Amino acid sequence: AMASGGQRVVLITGCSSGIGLRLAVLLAQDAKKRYYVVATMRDLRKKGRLEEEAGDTLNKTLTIRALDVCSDESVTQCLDGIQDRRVDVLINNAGIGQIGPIESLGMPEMQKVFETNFFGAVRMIKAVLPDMKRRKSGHIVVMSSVMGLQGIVFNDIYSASKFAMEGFCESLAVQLLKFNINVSLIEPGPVNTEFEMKLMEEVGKSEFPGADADTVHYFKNVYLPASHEIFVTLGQSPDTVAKATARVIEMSRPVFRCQTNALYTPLVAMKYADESGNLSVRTFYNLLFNYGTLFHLSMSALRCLTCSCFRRRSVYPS
Ligand SMILES: NC(=O)C1=CN([C@@H]2O[C@H](COP(=O)(O)OP(=O)(O)OC[C@H]3O[C@@H](n4cnc5c(N)ncnc54)[C@H](OP(=O)(O)O)[C@@H]3O)[C@@H](O)[C@H]2O)C=CC1
Ligand SMILES: CC1=C(/C=C/C(C)=C/C=C/C(C)=C/C=O)C(C)(C)CCC1
Repeated sequence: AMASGGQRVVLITGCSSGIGLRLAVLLAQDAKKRYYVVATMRDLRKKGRLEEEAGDTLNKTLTIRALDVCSDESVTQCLDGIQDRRVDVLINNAGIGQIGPIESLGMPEMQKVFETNFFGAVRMIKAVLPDMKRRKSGHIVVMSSVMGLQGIVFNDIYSASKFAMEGFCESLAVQLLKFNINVSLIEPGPVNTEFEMKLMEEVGKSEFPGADADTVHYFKNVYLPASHEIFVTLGQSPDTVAKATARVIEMSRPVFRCQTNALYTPLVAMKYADESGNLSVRTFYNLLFNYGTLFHLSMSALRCLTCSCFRRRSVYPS
């Protein structure tokens, strides 16, 4: 199978589960067959779920290939296997999370987060750029996060890796516009994928060496329950994020940024509302440490501020 005339070749990283898998299937099932999806994953032994969900699009509008974003050889091999090495839309989705007190995290584990989330995407972009520039067309999409705009407690390294991606893309987007290449950052809040489970598995294994008892207490008994509640109450489905991403790919003039969860917009906006930064730091402090009544009240106030009925009323008065 290969792309037919007029089809856009979309390469997605990290398609073994979660957002990448949903997006690959969604684009492959496009009613107008506008996309030829190269759905990649680092370990092909995990391709079963994607094959199943792809159904009859498999080997028609979707092909599964091996790609580890941390390996030069793997990236080269994958691109060499694509007709004319042509990628019209690159979706950098592969990523890993990391939570916990930094005192108990090793430097190699922290570097692994940057190697995957930041340098992995940089490696991919470097690899497709010469061809996109020659053809004067292309779209580079990055699965960032609201944590690329606003740090969240105990997510220090993960958040930094997404901030790094945001800074990188802001810089690159200006140059690339000269070549008619668009860059877009997708910024979801929590999404119900394997992501949270993988984090909890890591946390379960750790004895938090090097971290003091108070910090471990705040992490385990304050942060973890609050974070879990946020995933349960405000978490989006990978399908919602996939659909938002598909809309961005379809745009004739793609947006540079797309927050998928309106509930986070006011949280992120705080830093621009008070340039001293104290509003952000103190609000997050109160939300976390006055968890309980205040936490629940604040979260429902936020929900009320941003819920769609309110916006419908204010934007389209009846
Ligand atoms: N879930 C969430 O709450 C949010 C997630 N995001 C971002 O969305 C993206 C997708 O995450 P999500 O779907 O939620 O999580 P999942 O854990 O379900 O999926 C992550 C995918 O990335 C892959 N991956 C990890 N390392 C590599 C690598 N070196 N090379 C290739 N693939 C790799 C995983 O493959 P494998 O199975 O082999 O490990 C898996 O396919 C990430 O960038 C994440 O940071 C953003 C906001 C919120
Ligand atoms: C909003 C908020 C919290 C947690 C937010 C979380 C857990 C967000 C997760 C986002 C993810 C997983 C993004 C992935 O890229 C706290 C600190 C519990 C309390 C204060 C308010």
